[in-house]
Amino acid sequence: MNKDGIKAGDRVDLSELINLFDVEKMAERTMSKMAYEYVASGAGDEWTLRWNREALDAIKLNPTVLTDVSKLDTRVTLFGYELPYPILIAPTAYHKLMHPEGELATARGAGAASAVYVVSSFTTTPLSEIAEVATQPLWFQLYVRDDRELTKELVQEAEAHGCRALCITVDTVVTGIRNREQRANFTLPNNVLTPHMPGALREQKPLTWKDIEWLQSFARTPVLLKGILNPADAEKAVQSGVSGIIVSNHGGRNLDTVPATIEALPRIAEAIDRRIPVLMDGGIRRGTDVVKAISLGASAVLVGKPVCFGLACAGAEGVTKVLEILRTELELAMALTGKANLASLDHSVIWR
Ligand SMILES: Cc1cc2nc3c(=O)[nH]c(=O)nc-3n(C[C@H](O)[C@H](O)[C@H](O)COP(=O)(O)O)c2cc1C
Ligand SMILES: CC(C)CC(=O)C(=O)O
Repeated sequence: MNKDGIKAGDRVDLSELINLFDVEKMAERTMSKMAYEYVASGAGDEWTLRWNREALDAIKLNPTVLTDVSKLDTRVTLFGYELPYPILIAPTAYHKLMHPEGELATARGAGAASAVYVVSSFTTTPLSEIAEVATQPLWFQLYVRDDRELTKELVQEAEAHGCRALCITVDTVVTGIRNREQRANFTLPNNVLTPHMPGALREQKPLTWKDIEWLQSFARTPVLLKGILNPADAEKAVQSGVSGIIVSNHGGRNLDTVPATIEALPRIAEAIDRRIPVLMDGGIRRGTDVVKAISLGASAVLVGKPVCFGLACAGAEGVTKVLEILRTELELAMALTGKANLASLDHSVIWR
């Protein structure tokens, strides 16, 4: 129970949650200090964490009027599968820290909102159980373990449970310096286990392009690299044969002072030149943010912290609410921008 007398898992009045910032405020009241700090904080002095938002806010939109937007189409096809709208749940660890139902609630919430849920390697619920309740596609986020045989088994397990894509996180050879997390004495409670990653994340310093080759030699699902910021790495990713990349700075949680993802995105999109899909995450909180990301070259975006906060506020319903708010805002932003489908969102939508 926290200072407001609300405890994690208590239901909150969903009608109070008008936008994603409300969700965070409400979550702060329901979560333990330690859990909130774990989710909300960034690395170092949190420059990148702030820049993710500030850079999105600083971009102005250039609307077109008198176009027919009576039939909005937000569908996008990724790796042969059609999504009704281009917003996915980013992989985040430890959902039982946020809500007693943990990843099961996330999967149910994603299902109700027709969204893809990218399950973290650090799930606190076994994949088998998540797969049982999921009604929408799951993807799997992979942290490559020291033991490559166990890594291979984990990939195969994820595929056996129906995960349709594999996102290999490449920006976390070590985790960032997270001072707020340290100050809040972040430790995982004894009853919160990570069945697919026993023990903490060990350093992944030997992870190289050779491992990406190796992973692709047996992966049966599309492989994406999550955590690309450098256009030269984007080119190497294409050369390595992966199916997609996620432009990400890990939500500002790893290397502080790297640029906002929305700033890196256009350069990476230019380097990739539509050869493979480019996804993006980091600071997406408004429908207009999604419009900006798609206009600057993303095929779809992922949201991390807002989903954790929605989960903390109201379990599955909170997760659904976050996605529905963002989806509705995206539709309104497209209508007001004068663009009826995602294909028509391009650089002309950005005010120069
Ligand atoms: C609480 C939390 C846990 C995370 N855990 C993981 C993880 O296990 N694996 C991973 O690749 N990224 C992880 N991330 C990063 C997210 O996948 C994503 O890149 C980031 O949160 C996007 O930015 P946003 O939170 O501003 O939407 C985590 C982020 C948060 C906030
Ligand atoms: C267990 C952590 C390494 C999960 C993570 O990626 C994060 O907290 O950002």
